[in-house]
Amino acid sequence: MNAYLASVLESVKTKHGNEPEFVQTVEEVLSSLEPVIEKHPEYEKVDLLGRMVEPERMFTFRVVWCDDNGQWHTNRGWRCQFNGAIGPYKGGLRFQKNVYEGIIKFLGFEQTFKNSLTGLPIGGAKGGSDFDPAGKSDAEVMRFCQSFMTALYRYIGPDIDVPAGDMGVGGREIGYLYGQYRRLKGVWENGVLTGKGLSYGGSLIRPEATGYGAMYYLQEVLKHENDTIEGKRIAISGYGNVGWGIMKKATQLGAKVTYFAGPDGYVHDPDGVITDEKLNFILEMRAKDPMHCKPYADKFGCEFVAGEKCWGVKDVDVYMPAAMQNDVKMESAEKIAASGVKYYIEVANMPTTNDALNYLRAQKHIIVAPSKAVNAGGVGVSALEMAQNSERLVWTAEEVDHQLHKMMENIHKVSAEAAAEYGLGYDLVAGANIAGFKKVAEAMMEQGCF
Ligand SMILES: NC(=O)C1=CN([C@@H]2O[C@H](COP(=O)(O)OP(=O)(O)OC[C@H]3O[C@@H](n4cnc5c(N)ncnc54)[C@H](OP(=O)(O)O)[C@@H]3O)[C@@H](O)[C@H]2O)C=CC1
Ligand SMILES: O=C(O)CCC(=O)C(=O)O
Repeated sequence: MNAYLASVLESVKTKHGNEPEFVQTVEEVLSSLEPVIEKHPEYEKVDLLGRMVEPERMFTFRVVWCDDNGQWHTNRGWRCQFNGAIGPYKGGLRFQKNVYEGIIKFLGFEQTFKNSLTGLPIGGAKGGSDFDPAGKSDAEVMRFCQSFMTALYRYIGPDIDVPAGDMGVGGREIGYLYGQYRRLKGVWENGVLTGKGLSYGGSLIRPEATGYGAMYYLQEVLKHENDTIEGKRIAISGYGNVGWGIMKKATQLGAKVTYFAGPDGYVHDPDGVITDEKLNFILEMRAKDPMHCKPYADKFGCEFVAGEKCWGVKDVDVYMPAAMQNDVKMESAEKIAASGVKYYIEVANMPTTNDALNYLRAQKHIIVAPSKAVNAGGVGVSALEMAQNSERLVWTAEEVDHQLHKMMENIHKVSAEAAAEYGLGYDLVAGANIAGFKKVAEAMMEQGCF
């Protein structure tokens, strides 16, 4: 690593020693940028990288809410407006017990490059809370969301910062958050949030977009390898919003998800999760009994392996981790490599530890695709939702899906081209980092130093 990159990384490690996920993502991105920094010595003079690893703004707030028994609780909320050089801050909200500043910061940093890859004018942000939605009633979730938005509404807006969903935040939460925003502001500004319900400005295909986009990206990789999607068997982790989209699109394209893993173990369904009955059962199962996927195996008579992940199973063609960060560590990466599978397509944000990712990238028989490119269809369609809200029109599902498809083709293309430009072959990880970085870097350079 060149001296400037090394000094930026060292400084991040010193300042953020207690935020390992943030250090991890910075290290992963910077490790791809050496040839770009060598080509642009002017970046060091204005400390472009030092500025890029520092959020423009990040704030913490108190969120107080009352449970159904009249007991009051105090949670913490965060919003990290990481980089607004190419558009209004944009990124999801995560409600999960283990959320803390380091998680929000890592996600905001990733979001900056991902949003740039979409080709649309959106800056990077992320937010969330350590509130645990599991087991909460609707009324409790509503009161929590209202309190969260009361603390946040002054600092967001359709041209300022546009939150959306992420883990633990879906259509229900976005509805409660928007209701409170409207109540407090007294204006119809539905472009302030995306992932909304269709009755008040949501976009068709947004719920499916991340999973559909991931499958479109996979198709591009397969095309590059003169391979096809038909008949491919896929192993995923996570069967939430993103996993659901993957399962649906895989079926439409003639592939099938035959393994899926959850917090309690993994399910093997050799027939694939291909029917509406199975997909609907998963939705019901999550709503009733989060953290468990065993009920699926009981209902459909398939194998369930408790306490294990499906990384390393041999009878699949593609692995797609789609649950959470650092799901695939070195031990799993070794099993994946030994399984002989060719395609490792990251979908969740940073699902692979850096050592495991580098190990997989070094395997000649494996193609690794990075999450910030693969999952960018979600935020991409969020940006299309913003466009529809601005023009007060509703696009058809076909139109949105068509644009999503084109976007994913382009993300794959610019990533592959960026890697080739710097003599890195078909390195989609480095290519996505470089392509995402270039646009943000150019915008920051042209806007002066601050
Ligand atoms: N939603 C979106 O549009 C986008 C999401 N992403 C990323 O994709 C990933 C998944 O997000 P999303 O589907 O929205 O989230 P959801 O909350 O809808 O689903 C998360 C899934 O992961 C499972 N899970 C939770 N903890 C574990 C664990 N310890 N081991 C295995 N599985 C676990 C959950 O199981 P259970 O239901 O049983 O709790 C659930 O099936 C995240 O990394 C997110 O940041 C990225 C881009 C956009
Ligand atoms: O749709 C959005 O704005 C954000 C999606 C998201 O959180 C992500 O891409 O990780």
